[in-house]
Amino acid sequence: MIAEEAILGYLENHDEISDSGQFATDRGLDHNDVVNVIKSLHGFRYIDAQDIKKETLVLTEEGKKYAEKGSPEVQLFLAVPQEGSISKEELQKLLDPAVYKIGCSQAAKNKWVQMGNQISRKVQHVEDRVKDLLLQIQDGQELGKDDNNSLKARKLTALQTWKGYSVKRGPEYAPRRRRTATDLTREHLQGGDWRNIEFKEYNFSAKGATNCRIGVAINTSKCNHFHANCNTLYSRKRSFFVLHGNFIGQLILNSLSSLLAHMFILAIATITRSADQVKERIKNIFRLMNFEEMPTNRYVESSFWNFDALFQPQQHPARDSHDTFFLKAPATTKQLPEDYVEMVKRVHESGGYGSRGYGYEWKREEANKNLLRTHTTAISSRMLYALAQSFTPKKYFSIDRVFRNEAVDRTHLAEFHQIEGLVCDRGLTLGHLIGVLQDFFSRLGMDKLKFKPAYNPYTEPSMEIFSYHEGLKKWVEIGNSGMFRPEMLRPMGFSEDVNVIAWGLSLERPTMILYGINNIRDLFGHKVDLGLIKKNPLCLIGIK
Ligand SMILES: N[C@@H](Cc1ccccc1)C(=O)O
Repeated sequence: MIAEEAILGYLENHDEISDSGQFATDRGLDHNDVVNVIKSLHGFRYIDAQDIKKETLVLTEEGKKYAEKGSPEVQLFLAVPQEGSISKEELQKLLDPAVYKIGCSQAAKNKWVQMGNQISRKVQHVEDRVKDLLLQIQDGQELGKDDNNSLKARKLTALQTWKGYSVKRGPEYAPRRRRTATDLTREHLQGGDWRNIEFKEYNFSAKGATNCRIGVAINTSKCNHFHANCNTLYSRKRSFFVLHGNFIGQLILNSLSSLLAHMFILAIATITRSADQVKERIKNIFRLMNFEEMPTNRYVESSFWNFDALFQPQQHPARDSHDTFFLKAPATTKQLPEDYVEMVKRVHESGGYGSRGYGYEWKREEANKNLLRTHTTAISSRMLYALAQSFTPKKYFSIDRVFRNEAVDRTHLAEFHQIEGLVCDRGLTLGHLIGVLQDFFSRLGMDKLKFKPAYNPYTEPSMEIFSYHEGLKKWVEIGNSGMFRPEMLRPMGFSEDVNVIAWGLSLERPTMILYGINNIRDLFGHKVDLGLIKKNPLCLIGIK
């Protein structure tokens, strides 16, 4: 709340927040909180936010050690007695091996010590300039070019990419968030404040449990006992009628005219059924192509299956909280297959199977973190691990919801559906992948496809898939694909001759292309365009 008030309040008198990081620091706010508020306000169009990226200089692990304990040359100098000398062996015992080695060469270069079998001081006093410089960097101060270069050459500093936003007032800007209501109550009507209240958008993604038909909700008004979403959908519908046609609203509210209520039930039921039908259509395409459906029954996944098993390094930007929703409770997973975890750790750290790995220290704590799965490839990694335990050729698919901490705009949502397909067999090639994709998309009515080389941590080669959008008159990226890397497959237990070709795409993008929709928010979330939905219920394809 504090961050939200600060941002909206500031924009009341200023045109722009040029740097969210500086804004947060000046007010003692946590930048992550500020970023989350920016994303949310941007989604509701209170503000317009533009990404900014900056390279900042930070200390490496080695740099941090010297900032605390002093540079190796000074540590070495101080270990040499003021008078007389010390033998190499003795000195070596006093210091950490790396400090000794670097200290010797730097102290000799600075002409501070006389090297030989015996080492002695050449000067009385030295200053730890390296430590001072490192502390200045930690303090956020700028250094001169020469100093920067020398610290960089010694690998004591490194550039880190920092992500933030610049922010301006958006089309729906207001100095405070408007009060929103889910239900239109008798009090609103009596007091007349229904005129000023903003009602929350319809939640078309709400779907009751199978024992809770919308009809039941409307006829009994008791659906909240079964499923809160149904109740919400019901009350939103009421609000809609009142706001969009006072007369009809009065009818429904006062007498609950059963005729109108039933017409509405029918309309909603048709829309929901059509959505399921279209999803079913895609499932059928997969089934006709002999693919089996993978179980998609979890939104919460561990970082391990979502990232580590896929050979995605632990420092990868997708794994930071600006991109991924991490869980607060339960924050970590309890169960991972220990032997396999060990193999994954090894391949990240030092490679194997012809790979050099990433050469960093892999941390179990990172892998244990729970998150909302960011792609359905997390499901594929679990399935493939199980398949590797007793291999037979398989074709799998899944269609379900995934989550990314994205700023919502015309082509991005924070929550969307992914379709994923994979084929696991001996001797597969990129040609097979292209063939399968062309077959799949042409069955969907999309023949205009283009492929572009891409990079994914888990596939090599990788290809982005583009399809032509007639409405936008341009090529739109609809998916991503590739051949899973040996670094992913071999630790699972697959033999060298087994390949996996795979692709993932959002359900919403092809839908936009097929139905000529220009703004993804017309489909889901933000402003649902009822006209569009009425005209073409099939466009609800992406909504459960
Ligand atoms: N997981 C990728 C899609 C993908 C799946 C399988 C192979 C390659 C890419 C994504 O989310 O964009």
